[in-house]
This record gives sequence, structure tokens and C-alpha cells, in this order.
Amino acid sequence: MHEDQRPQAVYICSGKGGVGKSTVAKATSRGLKARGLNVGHFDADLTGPSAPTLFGAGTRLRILNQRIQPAISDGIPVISTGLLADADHPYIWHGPLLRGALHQLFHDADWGPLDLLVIDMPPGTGETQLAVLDEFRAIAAVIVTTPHELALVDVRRSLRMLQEAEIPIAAIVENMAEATCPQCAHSWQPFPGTAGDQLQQLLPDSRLIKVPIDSGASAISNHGNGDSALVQYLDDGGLLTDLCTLHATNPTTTSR
Ligand SMILES: Nc1ncnc2c1ncn2[C@@H]1O[C@H](COP(=O)(O)OP(=O)(O)OP(=O)(O)O)[C@@H](O)[C@H]1O
Repeated sequence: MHEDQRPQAVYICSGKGGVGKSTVAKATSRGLKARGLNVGHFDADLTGPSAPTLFGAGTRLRILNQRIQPAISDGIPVISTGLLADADHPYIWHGPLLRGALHQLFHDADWGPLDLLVIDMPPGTGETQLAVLDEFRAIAAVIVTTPHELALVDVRRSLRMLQEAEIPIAAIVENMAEATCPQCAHSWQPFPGTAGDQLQQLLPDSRLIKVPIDSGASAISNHGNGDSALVQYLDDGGLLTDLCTLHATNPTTTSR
């Protein structure tokens, strides 16, 4: 049988923007790196990349011998169009150009040894998402949502796209699910809705990880190291163990 040589990847997806997907993607990369995997972080949002904020505006991609040198953050190689020198330039990618850019950003880069790529997918279901599905071999996807009903409508579309591609959903992360008063420790649900629970009814085999509104969870998305609170939430929810197990059942370390 012909072996699938595409790089192994975990997709971090959402239906809507602003739900915390990039923050969860960065925490996943850091958590897997701490577990000893050679992780690469790829920001597939070519037109609205979050990486300069997530990894530090001073972090840049370099070109050496006509090869892209990923930025390194916490020992993790990172590639994002937001880390190109002229990141403020509005990139408009269409059809074949978009696919070419994705291909080049991954294949023309010196990643070093790579066990697993964490891919921060753009929100929704469109051309970029389809191109990513073709380019990489997903061992799992993680769906990030907030509790809102409105988030659920769009996330269902993403879910169908992943299911049609037969990608297992390792976890649903319901972000900003609750808040706790720092004075009296009283917890409440700041947003109405049960998107996480409703999604788990559709996906009974996937983990449901509820992450509270937490300044520690937020800190990881603001440059550099940040706090590891979100990594801990994902770890406590079993996601990092599951991803390591999935990787171990089908390891393919490549050197690029
Ligand atoms: N659990 C949380 N508690 C507090 N703040 C959070 C939490 N999760 C994410 N945030 C904050 O919410 C903001 C949006 O997060 P993020 O950029 O990860 O969302 P996104 O879904 O990737 O959005 P987009 O697709 O538009 O890039 C960030 O400022 C982040 O720090």
C-alpha cells in the first residue's frame, strides 16, 4: 500500500473568529513540546494571521539559501504570513496562488526534525481550509467554540467538513465557559448558551474541555511565554495525552 508521506498534523478549528482558537493552538503547541514532541506551529490564516501578537512582533521569518527559516518561540518553529517582514501588507490570495503559498510556506522551510505540526486554521469553511486538508495528514482536530448559540451554527459547518474528510475530533474546547470572582470565588456563566454540550451530543467520543475566562489563559496569547494556565486546562482535560497517543500509534518524524 502507498504510504501517505504528508506531514502529520493536528488542526485547531473554529466556526467563528475571536473564540480563542489561536490561543488554544499556541497552548497545544507548547503542551506537546513539553511532552517531548518535535512540534511545529503553522498559522494557516494567510490573510488574518494572529502570530505577531501571539509570538511577539519582533519575531520574524528569515530567508537563508532560498529557504524559509521559521521564527523560534519557546523552542517551537513557527511559520505565519504575519511574521513576514512586511506583515502590514494586505495579502490577497486566490485559488492556485493560495494553494501555492501554503505549499511553499511549509515545504520551502527548514523546520528541523518534525513529529507533529499544530495548524491554526482560519475560522470557517472555505478555500484555505480545503487546501490545508489536502496538504497535511490530520491525525486529529480540535474544535474551539464559545458557549454561544451563534457560534454553534458556524461550528457545525466546520464539523461537517472535518467529518467528510474523516478526521477524528479529539476534543471540543468550550472557551470562556465560566468566570470566577477573584474576591469571593463565586463562579457563574458569563455567556448564555450550551454550544459545548450540544456539540458533545453530536460527538460522544470526543472530549469536552471547558475553559473559564481566565487572565492566565489569556496571557499566553500576548507575546512570548505568557502563563501556562491554558496548557494546564488542556492537559487536565486529557487532550495532550490523547494527541501523544495518536502520534505514537502512527509516528513519522521528518526532517525538513
Ligand atoms: N479563556 C480565556 N480567558 C480570557 N481571555 C481569553 C481566553 N481565551 C482567549 N482569550 C482572549 O481572547 C482574544 C481572542 O483570542 P484568539 O485570538 O485566540 O481568538 P481566535 O478565535 O483565534 O480569533 P481569530 O480567528 O479572529 O484570530 C485574545 O485576546 C485572547 O487572549
